[in-house]
Amino acid sequence: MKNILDKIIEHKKIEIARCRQERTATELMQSHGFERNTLSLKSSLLDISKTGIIAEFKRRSPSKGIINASADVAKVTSVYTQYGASCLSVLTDEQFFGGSLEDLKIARQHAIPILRKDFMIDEYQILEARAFGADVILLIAACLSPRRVKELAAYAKKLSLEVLLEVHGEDELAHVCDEIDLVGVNNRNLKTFEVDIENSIRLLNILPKNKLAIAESGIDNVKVVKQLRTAGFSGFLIGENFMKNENPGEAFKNYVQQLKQVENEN
Ligand SMILES: O=C(O)c1ccccc1NCC(=O)[C@H](O)[C@H](O)COP(=O)(O)O
Repeated sequence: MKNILDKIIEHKKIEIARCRQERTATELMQSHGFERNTLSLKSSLLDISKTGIIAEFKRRSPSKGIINASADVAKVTSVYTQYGASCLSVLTDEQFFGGSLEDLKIARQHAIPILRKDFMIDEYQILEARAFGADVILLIAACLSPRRVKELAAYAKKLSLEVLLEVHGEDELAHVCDEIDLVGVNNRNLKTFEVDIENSIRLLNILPKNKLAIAESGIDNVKVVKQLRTAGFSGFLIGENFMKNENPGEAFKNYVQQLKQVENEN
């Protein structure tokens, strides 16, 4: 039986074919997005005046259904940026997450690194990411062979984009290659939706030491961020915990305040 990841990838292939008909690769390369200099997520995560949080904008998800249908991408990402996010993560998948490249373009008005959060399987999507204002792309090991990760990551680097490789288990560490900038450990099993923060802690010691480590998914309590940072993680990808509130920006602002408090405690 097909799992959700299989279904997403199956749909992605159809979507990419449709998008190619609507906008050619050459047209993407000639767009204004290609004229801007990209921002570095790695540098932003090393900037200690920021929180290390990669704050996500997503309206719905396969595991949770509708999270926040009416959230305004411009307003939410503005508050995320103002109150210390190290990066924005913008879901661009429409079918399963209710996002769009238009959301990415709107978020681009802020001077902060942006991750295009999607299911990247084709060079064409990397061109789209660059054209619509992303600085970083996500490659999910569970969707790609190690060879394909290397090819797509090399292509992204040629376009001055950084690459975050997402793994869930130790078997996927074989996908890490020189072209990858950061490794994210997803606490959510994308096939079963089970979330376990211990997954990040468990994998940390065997992650390559020359790549910044990001903990992803299921992070709510600020004490978990403190625990993960102390353990060695440099970034924390958090979506639902903010987006499930009527005012996600306000939720982010309060969270950052609480995080500062717990991180100042011994
Ligand atoms: O969230 C899902 O249901 C999901 C299902 C299938 C593939 C990916 C999925 N989520 C993407 C993510 O990994 C999260 O949006 C991201 O890590 C933030 O997680 P959270 O803080 O738990 O919203």
